[in-house]
Amino acid sequence: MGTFKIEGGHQLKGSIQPQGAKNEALQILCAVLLTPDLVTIHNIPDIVDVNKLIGLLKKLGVKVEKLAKGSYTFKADALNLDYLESPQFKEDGRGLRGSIMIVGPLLSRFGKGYIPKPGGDKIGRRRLDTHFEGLIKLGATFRYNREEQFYGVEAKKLKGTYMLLEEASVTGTANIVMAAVLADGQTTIYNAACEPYLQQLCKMLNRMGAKISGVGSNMLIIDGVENLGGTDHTMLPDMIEIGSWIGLAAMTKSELTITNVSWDDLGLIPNVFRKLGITVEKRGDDIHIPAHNDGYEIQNYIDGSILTISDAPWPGFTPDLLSIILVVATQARGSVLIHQKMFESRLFFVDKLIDMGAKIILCDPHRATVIGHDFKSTLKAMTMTSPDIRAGVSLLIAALSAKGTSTIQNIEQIDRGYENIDERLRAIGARIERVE
Ligand SMILES: CC(=O)N[C@H]1[C@@H](OP(=O)(O)OP(=O)(O)OC[C@H]2O[C@@H](n3ccc(=O)[nH]c3=O)[C@H](O)[C@@H]2O)O[C@H](CO)[C@@H](O)[C@@H]1O
Ligand SMILES: C=C(OP(=O)(O)O)C(=O)O
Repeated sequence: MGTFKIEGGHQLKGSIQPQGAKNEALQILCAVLLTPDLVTIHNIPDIVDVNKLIGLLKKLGVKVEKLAKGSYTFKADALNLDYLESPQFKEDGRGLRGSIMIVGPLLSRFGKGYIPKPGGDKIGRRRLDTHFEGLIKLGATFRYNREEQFYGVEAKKLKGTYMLLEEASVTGTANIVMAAVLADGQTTIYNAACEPYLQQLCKMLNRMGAKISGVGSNMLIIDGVENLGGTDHTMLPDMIEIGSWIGLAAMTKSELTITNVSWDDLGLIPNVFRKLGITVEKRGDDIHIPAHNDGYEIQNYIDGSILTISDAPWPGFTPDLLSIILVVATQARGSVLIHQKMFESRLFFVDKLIDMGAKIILCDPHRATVIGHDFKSTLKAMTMTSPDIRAGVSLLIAALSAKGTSTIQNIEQIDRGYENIDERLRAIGARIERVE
């Protein structure tokens, strides 16, 4: 189990370039299965989940070549579909959440898609019903082996149809889109998720020859085509990393510039941090956070009532940043209610922040009230374990703001989604060591 040792209480300074987006990468990599032609992808983050997926694609027979750091070519012209029925696949597929998105492309191009219950963060129930209900609507037959938790769909040829998704599932929409692009006729997906990741996927598929309209909205209309060709694609910067660095800057009173953030794709993220009283300056395509030496003050609503920050499907505020918002609020001036609507086990990490001296009331599994210290009391250094990727980074931010030396165990969770985080943080002055 890897561990970070962190000496907190120091201001950081400098600029940091966000990595390519993890959750976009997982969709885009699965899309290479849709064509026998060459697909070139740039700005792929070097993180555990992405590398696991690339490893899985290789075992499926995809030819992968590294061109440079973050740039690879993929060619899925001779796949080894027997791998899908091997014990090894059952192990590999479980290793991450993103593997679920190989099902749609395999089903539409080869007539069958299998997957063991995928992994990812243990942050509450994470059902796959939306994925499979959509694929069944397109004409697939569905099997589920409860004992092995193994899912399978098969179809000779998918047929376009109208569907209204029960929920705007991100990976579910990606899976259904990748199935529908090669189906016969027209598919309409209403209540589709529309995150920038999905917009990027749809734009890439259109460059490959797909006919998708409504990109960026919650109604996608897809006219099926016979086949798709190769393309070049560049990943957006990771908006969750960008939000993490905004929080880090505020909480450590540091002046930081986050470079090339693709402002137009950040949605509500800058404004939600502003509601906590943090100055988020737009400088060209960079974000500049000045040192908050006098702290930051949470804004109330117009009527004076306490601010609530909650998650919602895009263009609402992403659930993946609520843990960061929560930790940053522990040093704000004022109080805020954090409402994590989507996941039921994502707030339990607050017990560690409470042990560090933060004033938080966990009202129920979905809601926590934070009463900020306004830096009048610093958090205490601690030994803690990272329960999931975003809680892990939140604890890391707390440790960097705390006085003394903290230890964070189980940092594999953080490495799952943040590239070389210790080295990049050291470059802006953080005192962090990987000790195992
Ligand atoms: C690999 C990947 O891309 N993972 C992301 C993806 O996961 P993933 O695609 O697995 O998440 P989903 O969008 O399917 O759903 C997330 C959770 O929100 C609930 N839900 C969803 C939509 C809705 O309208 N109402 C609702 O309650 C679902 O029941 C589920 O519990 O999207 C999540 C939601 O942004 C992010 O946290 C994950 O980081
Ligand atoms: C929940 C997350 O990831 P995953 O869906 O891969 O578990 C995340 O990126 O915050």
